[in-house]
Amino acid sequence: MGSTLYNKVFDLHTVRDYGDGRAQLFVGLHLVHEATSPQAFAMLRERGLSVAMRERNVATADHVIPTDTIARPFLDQLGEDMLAQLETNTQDFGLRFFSPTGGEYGIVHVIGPEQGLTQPGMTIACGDSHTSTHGAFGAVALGIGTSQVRDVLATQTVTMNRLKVRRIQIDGELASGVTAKDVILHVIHELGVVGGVGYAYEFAGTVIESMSMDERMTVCNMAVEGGARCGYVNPDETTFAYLKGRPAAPAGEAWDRAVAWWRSIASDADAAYDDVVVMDGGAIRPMVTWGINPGQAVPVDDELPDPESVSRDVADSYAEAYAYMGMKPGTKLGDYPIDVAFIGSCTNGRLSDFVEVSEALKRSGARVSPGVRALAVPGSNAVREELVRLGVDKVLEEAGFEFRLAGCSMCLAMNTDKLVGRELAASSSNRNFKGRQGSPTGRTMIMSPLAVAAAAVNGSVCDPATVFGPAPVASAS
Ligand SMILES: CC(C)[C@H](C(=O)O)[C@@H](O)C(=O)O
Ligand code: SF4
Repeated sequence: MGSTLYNKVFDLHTVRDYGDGRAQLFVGLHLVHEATSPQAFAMLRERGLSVAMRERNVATADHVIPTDTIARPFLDQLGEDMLAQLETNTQDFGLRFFSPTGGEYGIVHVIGPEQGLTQPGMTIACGDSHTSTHGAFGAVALGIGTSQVRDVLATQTVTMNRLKVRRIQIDGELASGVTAKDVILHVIHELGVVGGVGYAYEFAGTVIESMSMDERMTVCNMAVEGGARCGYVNPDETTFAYLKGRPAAPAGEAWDRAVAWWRSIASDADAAYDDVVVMDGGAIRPMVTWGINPGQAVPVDDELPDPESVSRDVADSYAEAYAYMGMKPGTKLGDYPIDVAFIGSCTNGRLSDFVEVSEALKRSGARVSPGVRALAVPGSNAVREELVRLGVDKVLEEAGFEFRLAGCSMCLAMNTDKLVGRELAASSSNRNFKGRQGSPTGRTMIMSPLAVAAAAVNGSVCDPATVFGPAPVASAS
């Protein structure tokens, strides 16, 4: 019986097996950001420790970066302090820092892949739950807490439980206009927000295999929203083509050796899984969340679910969600006008996300509805520069979007981009928790970037096809 990528990578990186399901794992790449690292560095200082393997640690600033100007000092004092600390810490401990002034900065889960730092077969850790994103390359990528950030800095290892592996096989072909975001919202809706607890999710099947790397990253990014600590896709030609020529990717003879090794760590055809779930990709429709966790989602034109039709526990969570969102069972999301449209985040702030939206806007000549504030926030400065080179910034601005500087922006609002009061947002991010976008009463609906753009134009949620027409065959996303 063969093995899975997860178990192969776990075994190959085990430095010590505690014999109780836990192992001390070598961490190939540690990504550091300003929000979860200050205390970890402070703990190193307290104990007089240095960073064990500096070259395997890379830092960036993303959560607190303003998206209107990065002139210092930032207006937001907390953000200014956090960035200043990261500057001092990376300098004192000798770590590479993709700084806002250096031009290579961006959301940690966007720049790792962009730089070619994220590679198949690696163990990757970061003090951030959406580290699962990097699994799109066939890495075992784990979100860790601040005390583990300290451990990795000091030892380049981290203690982890071995997870079970669930293969989520999505067969068939997506219908026109259905995106990677809809796929993962569908998976979470089907399996639940805690359904993946204790598991690594292996995403497979023809739908996943035919996705671009940007799309695979969208899927793996939200594995953690389904409860799985990590999600991954077995590396293939799409993975290799993406990595080739990236700054940190192997080159020359080392490239060929790397590709051979990357192929070898993919799950074997006869691998044993702890669980297998098969889904029909053709049945997936554009999905939008209506509630306060990412599993509370419906196909875009469906009526909101009836609490009477579900179990008592679920009905209670529905009641809480309906009260918070100010929505009613039996209505449709299109009945509720939106105030804000946000395209960005580590889920959907990549080049193809904005290109797809700009093509749809150009094709239709559609404009943002008056009264809707629409933000387009690239996931990294490199994405931003490429969008400017392609003229996408102009298309977005002419349609009524604010085209802003790179960062996490309104995904979590640890900066000046925030909802106000009870504003309702259509958002391409990954979390719709209460107060998530900066206002304690603000409301978030998660959807694909295309659906956000359609909602911005329409003034309320709708099937993107009604605004933009059917998606052209070549522009899959
Ligand atoms: C700030 C950080 C710890 C957090 C995370 O872990 O995901 C953030 O990125 C988020 O998206 O909520
Ligand atoms: S974009 Fe959002 S989800 Fe991603 S790291 Fe930033 S705050 Fe977290």
